[in-house]
Amino acid sequence: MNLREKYNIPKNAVITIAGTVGVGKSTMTTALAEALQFKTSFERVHDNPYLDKFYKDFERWSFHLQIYFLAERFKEQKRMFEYGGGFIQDRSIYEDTGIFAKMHFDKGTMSKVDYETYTSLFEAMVMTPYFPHPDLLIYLEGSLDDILQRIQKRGRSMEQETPIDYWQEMHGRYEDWIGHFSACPILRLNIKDYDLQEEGATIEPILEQISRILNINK
Ligand SMILES: Nc1ncnc2c1ncn2[C@@H]1O[C@H](COP(=O)(O)OP(=O)(O)O)[C@@H](O)[C@H]1O
Ligand SMILES: Nc1ncnc2c1ncn2[C@H]1C[C@H](O)[C@@H](COP(=O)(O)O)O1
Repeated sequence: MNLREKYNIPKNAVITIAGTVGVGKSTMTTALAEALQFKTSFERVHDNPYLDKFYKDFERWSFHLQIYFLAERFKEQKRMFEYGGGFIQDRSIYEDTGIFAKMHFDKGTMSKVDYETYTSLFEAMVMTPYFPHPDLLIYLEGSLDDILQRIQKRGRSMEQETPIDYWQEMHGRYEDWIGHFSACPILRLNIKDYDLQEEGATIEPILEQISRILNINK
């Protein structure tokens, strides 16, 4: 019996991983997909045509970048459901508007008209009865210090050159955002409570928690 069967996790489940930059979403995506023999849906960072420019000039590029992410994630959402599920997704579509676009609007690095255009498009595409929401959102959380260390360790220069205030603001906003999130069930995991990179680490306690939530919500 494989781990998916052992924990009675439906083979068509779609699980999305949320959390601030550097918290460990991609690492969790890879580990869960491997354990469950699921497919993955990763964010495109290296070939994103706006991301580098955005970090150099938020005001100039924030609208372009949000439209790009919305298009990419919407296509991914469609792909996952066309396949019939069985996916782990690295970052949810909900964070684009609830965290990033809102933060840039509030901070004055996205204009009101751009923000309104973006949110009306997002709502028309995503907040409709036709949009297939994931079965579970796993929310990864941790202390700002631990997350900053991980951003340093990963070493993307555009992120390292960004002032700490940016990460601090984002970190604070996530707590409020998850407190109001209701599009699908949530599993909260604190990075202090697991370590997927430790020698001999097991993901089974996490599978057990996923199973409990998915089977309650059947
Ligand atoms: N459990 C862990 N312990 C220590 N470092 C970790 C752990 N999980 C991830 N990391 C490291 O933290 C950095 C960011 O992880 P990543 O999965 O890329 O985050 P995200 O996708 O959320 O931005 C990477 O260098 C990764 O190797
Ligand atoms: N919607 C977004 N707006 C601005 N920046 C974003 C958005 N989504 C992702 N990003 C950035 C943040 C990171 O620099 C990279 C990848 O995110 P990660 O959390 O490391 O997977 O893209």
